[in-house]
Amino acid sequence: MSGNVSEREAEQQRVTLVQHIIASRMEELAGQLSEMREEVVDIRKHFWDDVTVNLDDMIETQASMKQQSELLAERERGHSVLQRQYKSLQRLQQSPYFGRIDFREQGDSAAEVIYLGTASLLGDDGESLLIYDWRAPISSLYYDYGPGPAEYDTPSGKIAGTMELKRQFVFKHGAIEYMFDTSLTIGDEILQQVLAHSADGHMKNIVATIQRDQNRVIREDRKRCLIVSGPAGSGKTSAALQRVAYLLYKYRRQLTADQIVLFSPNPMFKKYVSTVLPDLGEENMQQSTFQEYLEHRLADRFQLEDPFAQLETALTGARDPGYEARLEGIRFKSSARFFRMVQRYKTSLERQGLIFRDVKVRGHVLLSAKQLEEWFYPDGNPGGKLAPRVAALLELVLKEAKKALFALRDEPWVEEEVELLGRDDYDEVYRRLQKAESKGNGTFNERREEAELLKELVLDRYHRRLRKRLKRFAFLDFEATYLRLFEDPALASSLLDEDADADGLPMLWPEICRQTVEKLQRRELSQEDATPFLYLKGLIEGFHVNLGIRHVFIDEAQDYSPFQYEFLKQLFPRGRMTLLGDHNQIINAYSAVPGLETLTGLYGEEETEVIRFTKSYRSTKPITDFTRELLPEGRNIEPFERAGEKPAVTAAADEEALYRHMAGRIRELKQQRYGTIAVIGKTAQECAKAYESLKPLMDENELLLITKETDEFTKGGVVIPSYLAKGIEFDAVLIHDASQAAYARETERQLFYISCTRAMHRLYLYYVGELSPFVRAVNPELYVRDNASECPSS
Ligand SMILES: Nc1ncnc2c1ncn2[C@@H]1O[C@H](COP(=O)(O)OP(=O)(O)OP(=O)(O)O)[C@@H](O)[C@H]1O
Repeated sequence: MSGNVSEREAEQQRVTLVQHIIASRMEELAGQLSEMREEVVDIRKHFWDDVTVNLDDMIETQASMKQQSELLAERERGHSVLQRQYKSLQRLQQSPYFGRIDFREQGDSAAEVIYLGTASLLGDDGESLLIYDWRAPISSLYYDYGPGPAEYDTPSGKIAGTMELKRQFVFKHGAIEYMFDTSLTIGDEILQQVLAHSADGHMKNIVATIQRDQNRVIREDRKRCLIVSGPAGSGKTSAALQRVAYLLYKYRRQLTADQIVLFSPNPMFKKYVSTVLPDLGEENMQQSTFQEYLEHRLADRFQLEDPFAQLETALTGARDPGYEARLEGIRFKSSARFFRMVQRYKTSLERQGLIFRDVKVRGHVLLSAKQLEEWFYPDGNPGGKLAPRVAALLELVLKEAKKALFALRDEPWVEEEVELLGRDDYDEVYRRLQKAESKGNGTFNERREEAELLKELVLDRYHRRLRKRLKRFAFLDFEATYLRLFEDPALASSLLDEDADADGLPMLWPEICRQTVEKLQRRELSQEDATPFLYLKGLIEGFHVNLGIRHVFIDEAQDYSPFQYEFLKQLFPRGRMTLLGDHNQIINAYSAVPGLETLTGLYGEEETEVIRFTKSYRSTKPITDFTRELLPEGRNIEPFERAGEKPAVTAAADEEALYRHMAGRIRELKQQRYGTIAVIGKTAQECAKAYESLKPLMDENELLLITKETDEFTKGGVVIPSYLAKGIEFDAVLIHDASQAAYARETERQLFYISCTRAMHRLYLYYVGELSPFVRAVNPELYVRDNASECPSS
């Protein structure tokens, strides 16, 4: 801590002065805001008074209305800009800045003193900056260097010099609470304090303590694709969110929050991170889950399985018939091999094999599937890309189907439907007749014409509906075309690449095929089939594209399959990618997901930057020392030096003893003021059981069961499945079942690691029977053992 008392006084005087300036700006703004608000209300109230309504001149009326609307919109915009400025000052008032650097540029005789905060603040002279925004180019020095030689990038090149001082502040009620001068990159003292805080169900911004590697992630903007890998708790999500804020600041003239999308692992995570950007004075980016996108595209045709249901089946269905084949199917269909197979299938479809449907209306075949096939694959078919040919076929089909439909005008059902037409329809026909007559058709037979026009009206309606269906490619049978891969073993084998796929098809291929066909016929789509199906559909009909999105962030990137990546690449052709992941936290443990580094292939090495984090900040050192031993290469993970208790492993004689002990511990933790406490089970099934057993031992509403439908949690105790706990954190974690029966298979290791690494301050593991081999392999000095009959009890 900076020991110099007069220095501290000087800093306090400065901050008091800055706060005065902030307060007087806020007062000024409040006045402007209320004036502007009144003006807006007034314009709304008297909108029509000021519009010139001229019934004889609609153009004049419209112009006057437009002018009035524009005036209103302009004032509303002005109001929201002022409101933003006001909120930003409000934030600065609480904590005006968090850091100071004195930087002397090469060639200058004196250092410039720079204070960093969440927004910039101009002095009364309108030139000097009392506070620099943390995202300004010069602010980078604070995150990248300690005192000594330092440099930073500006749009016009590098600026080098010497950092003569680096200081950190923590304010409480406007007064300096702590003040540290650091020689390290960022002093650990403040970080220690920040990390010692209790969790409250929402993520916090980290701008005051961003670490050097994290700063690289935040500011990198040269490459098309940025891949960030790092262990649990290393700040990947945090860095990503500050990166969004940085991009919105740097490109504020070109980029808006709705041009950025973050793909999150589940709906609860969406809420968990939703406070960070508003906290930094920025609007939230769009958020979605991949499943939401799949549902948007497929839910009207299929009953779609979600990834958690798939995982639950994989984890709990070992005794179900067909289980092994299902697992092998999941693995294969998420693999790069299957991806290549589908790519080759597309090439073969250019020559033959696309399956068409008859174009029908009321049982009449307007165009037969055979006819469509002949058009698409004419004799001597030259091949060529599918999507443009399908688009050309669509045009032809639209034209020919219309002709064929209107040729049905004398069918009895057309007459019958004419009888059912209403008054408005007759009026419409009458208008058409008048029009025809006014054109002066000499041989006009009104009665006959009327009958014909009425039929046309009926057929018009059929045509409109038909056109809509055809434009959605209803003449193509995507399901049957996809299913051919599973119905024709010779085709599947022929699509394997002989070199790379020397292994051939999976061992249980016939059973995988049977399951796939059966499900699709029931109009159910498994999670592992959803993206390949949509991808094949995209290859055939052309991919849907979203040109508005400029940045795509994918958190938990290790859980996406090659199909999903290719898909996202196609969907966002103008989007830059930021992929954040940890290969040790794959929840889709049964899928063959390649390592994150292989994703460099997506845009090529030239266009990709890979940044690796190694330090883990979330947990205390004793917890990270323990959790990293759960992984074969965990030694590479660097714990952050923060003291705490060792994890405790509790053996219970039976379930009753276990739950009694657990309930007592939760109560004890609450008394110690730990705000968020999670009992983590491997599966939803296990959690439901834990919840039912613990509930009677707790006070009412003391415990909440989290399911995949839960989209928010606040403070308190929760029971949560491992895969939903992913990405979030709790003050204390109790592993519900750390026995060998629950966690022994390699595929369960990562779920176990994810569960344990959710703990910030305390970690407890419970078991009945035999302890998991993953824990048995940990150095016993890294945890304490106790017995459920000894410790907390109800
Ligand atoms: N530089 C930092 N300053 C303060 N807190 C930090 C910093 N970096 C990370 N943290 C804290 O560490 C915790 C973990 O961060 P975050 O969730 O971003 O990590 P992650 O790598 O995404 O973790 P996981 O892979 O487990 O989801 C959060 O509480 C975050 O606030």
